[in-house]
Amino acid sequence: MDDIETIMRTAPVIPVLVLDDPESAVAIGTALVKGGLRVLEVTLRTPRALEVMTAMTKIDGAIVGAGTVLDDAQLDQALDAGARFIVSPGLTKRLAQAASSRRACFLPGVANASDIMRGLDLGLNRFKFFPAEASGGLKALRALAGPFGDVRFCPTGGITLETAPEWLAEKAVLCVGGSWLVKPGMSTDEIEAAARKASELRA
Ligand SMILES: O=C(O)C(=O)C[C@H](O)[C@H](O)COP(=O)(O)O
Repeated sequence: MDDIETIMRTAPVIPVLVLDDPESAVAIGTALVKGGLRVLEVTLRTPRALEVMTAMTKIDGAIVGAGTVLDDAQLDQALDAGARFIVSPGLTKRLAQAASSRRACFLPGVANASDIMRGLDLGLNRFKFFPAEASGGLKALRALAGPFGDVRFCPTGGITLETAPEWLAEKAVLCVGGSWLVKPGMSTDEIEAAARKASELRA
């Protein structure tokens, strides 16, 4: 069975994907995996996101999860569609308990000390730090890492290829998330090249 720590340590960057066409999604996912990024977060932000996810689970080497999971109905849909991990922009007790009862790998979003304490109460200590830049950036992350020394994060939101290295240099950071790897109009060659650069960010 997967665990969220292993998934977070698989690659330095988790591409956050907003895709609506299963066919092109497979080509995009294949390019990302070829470039070295195996962990793919498919956001449930588009009408066909679940179909996209199911199609992408068939890509050799890909570890496909669902992002933007807001409630337990979406959690079940994502797991049924083949998601190996579940990312949420925030943390509710209800969603955390549903994830735990389904034995899902769960990465909920936190933005402050109270969010983290709510997660710890629920037995969680691996979080998405979201929205990373808007919530105070590296300064905020370093401040939170003080009292919560055992907590580890995947900062996401406003991070770029240029800023990712300074986040990844933090002990509390296992990986970062970002949407910069796949933007409308990019070719699969460009996506693969962007993935390669991102995959080489941390030795
Ligand atoms: O959809 C979700 O559940 C989210 O949490 C939002 C995404 O993680 C960010 O939109 C990615 O941030 P950017 O790299 O700044 O585009």
